[in-house]
Amino acid sequence: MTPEKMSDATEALCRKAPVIPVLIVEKASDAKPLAEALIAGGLPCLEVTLRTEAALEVIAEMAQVAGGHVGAGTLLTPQDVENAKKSGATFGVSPGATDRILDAAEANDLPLLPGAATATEAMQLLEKGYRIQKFFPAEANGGAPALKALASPLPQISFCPTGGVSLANAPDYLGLSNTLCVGGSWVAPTKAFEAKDWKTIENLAREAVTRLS
Ligand SMILES: O=C(O)C(=O)C[C@H](O)[C@H](O)COP(=O)(O)O
Repeated sequence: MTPEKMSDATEALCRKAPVIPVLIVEKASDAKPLAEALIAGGLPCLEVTLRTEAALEVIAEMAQVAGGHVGAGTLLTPQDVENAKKSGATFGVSPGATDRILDAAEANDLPLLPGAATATEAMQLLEKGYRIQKFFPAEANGGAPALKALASPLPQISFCPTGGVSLANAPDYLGLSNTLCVGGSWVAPTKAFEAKDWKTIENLAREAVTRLS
């Protein structure tokens, strides 16, 4: 799949809801109820970070839940890309972008949302055909004012800012011309997981949709 086609796919995903939940899931048994809660709350695109042993199994479980689009986050190696695709991920997210990751995503037909933190990184990705990118780490990198500053010279790139984004600061990003949606972990807090409090997670998702749409 070409980077241009990937960008069409990632743009469509980013336009489905204002937030892509970033998920760190330790237990595969939590996968289905968690995905069901987030989807019921109105957030269908889910990013499962490959930061736990269970992550690939979690992706496989979540991929079976109706109405969702499950992606793999924290893609760091070509093997991660291959594993994500095999587990049923339909998109990938990476904190940055290396040639090896980009090549692997193209070879595996996995639409990739690659990370950029500077104008140069964003331009390098644009040269390759990636017009939809993740702005990471968003808050530490200057937040909404920094992203706004990129819109003027680079209006053809749209972003999903992620990293330090919350319900409180998400509107600052979502009001920018170059932001499609935001990524964030706040909709699935560890405490709620531990208590298997899926209702709270569904409510956090619904609150995000209501306040940010
Ligand atoms: O590893 C990746 O591919 C990621 O997507 C990293 C995430 O962007 C951050 O972990 C989001 O973290 P919060 O600041 O808790 O919302």
